[in-house]
Amino acid sequence: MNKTDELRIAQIGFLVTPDELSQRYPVTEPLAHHITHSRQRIERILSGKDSRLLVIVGPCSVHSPEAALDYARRLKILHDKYQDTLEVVMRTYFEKPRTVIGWKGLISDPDLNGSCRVNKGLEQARKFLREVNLIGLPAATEFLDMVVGQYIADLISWGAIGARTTESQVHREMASALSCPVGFKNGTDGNTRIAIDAIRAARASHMFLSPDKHGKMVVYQTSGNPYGHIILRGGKQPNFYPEDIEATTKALGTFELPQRLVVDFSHGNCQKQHRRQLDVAQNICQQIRDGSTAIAGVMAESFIEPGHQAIEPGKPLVYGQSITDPCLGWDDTETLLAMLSDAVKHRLNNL
Ligand SMILES: O=C[C@H](O)[C@H](O)COP(=O)(O)O
Ligand SMILES: C=C(OP(=O)(O)O)C(=O)O
Repeated sequence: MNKTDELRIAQIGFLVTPDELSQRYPVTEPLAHHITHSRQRIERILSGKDSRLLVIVGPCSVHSPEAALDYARRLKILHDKYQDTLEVVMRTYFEKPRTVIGWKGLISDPDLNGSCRVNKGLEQARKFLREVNLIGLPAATEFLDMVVGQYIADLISWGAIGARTTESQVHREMASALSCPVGFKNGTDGNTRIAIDAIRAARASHMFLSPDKHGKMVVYQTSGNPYGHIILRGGKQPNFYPEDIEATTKALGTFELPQRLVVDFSHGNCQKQHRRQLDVAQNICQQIRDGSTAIAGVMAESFIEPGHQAIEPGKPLVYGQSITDPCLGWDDTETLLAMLSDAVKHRLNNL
């Protein structure tokens, strides 16, 4: 018989189920306590009940769990040091949306060579996330694939929908189901309206189709996520200036949404020049000092070594340096968090 589907499938492989992986790497009672309380602290900041600043910081992507855990241990020291002013959450990004093509993250290609050993990638990501939470840090990630969340979402305290997918209906449906607060980036061209529409869509109840934890196809009805918020990441132009923040809060107000937002120092706001994140941070610190109550959180891309590197066959990678977007190095990260904490101290003293 003439086959009429799967004509362009080169290979099919079996995947471990989410349930099997979570039995291997369980969320124990102390971990569940840490994650639940981290999410609640983030929710309080987003709803303006806590005037500290949410700071989502870490590598653009995790490619070496060893180096990223080294980073996590350093970050935990700063997390504790600044806990009166900052809620520090580590970026633990395993899925990368590409403008065209490129390495798509640890889950799809853990060996960084196109071999795409997804079972290994899923296991490494879950194991790594467990370790980050055991260190005592809350974890943040971007949810890109519609199924991957089933393997890791119980270990995530803050989620993002990226600039390339904020307008997508299925991503909004997924966000409406997630148990953590979810930030929506503005579009890559700078369109903020799509993120506001996404917040509104994700607050509603939806039906969506997905495999369950045992790999069986089910239809979920969601109850809606009340903790959606916009992330200003810049576009053709940066959008972190006071006038951008004012325009965005006004638009949020039109829809009776909380007038609180997150500013991404990286991406379109630093035009992918990593040290410019510090300039953006300086501007945001001034806005906080000047009394802005709209800035609930910030995001920065940082790792151990500054900049980024290309994957070249046969050439060893520099330890602790990004293989996707350029990141601030560790010294600049320390400076950044000290700066943010100082500005927030000022805001707290003036309440
Ligand atoms: O944050 C990461 C990148 O900005 C995003 O994945 C797009 O990367 P690319 O333009 O290099 O594909
Ligand atoms: C891909 C990312 O950002 P954006 O969606 O804003 O490009 C990211 O934060 O890793």
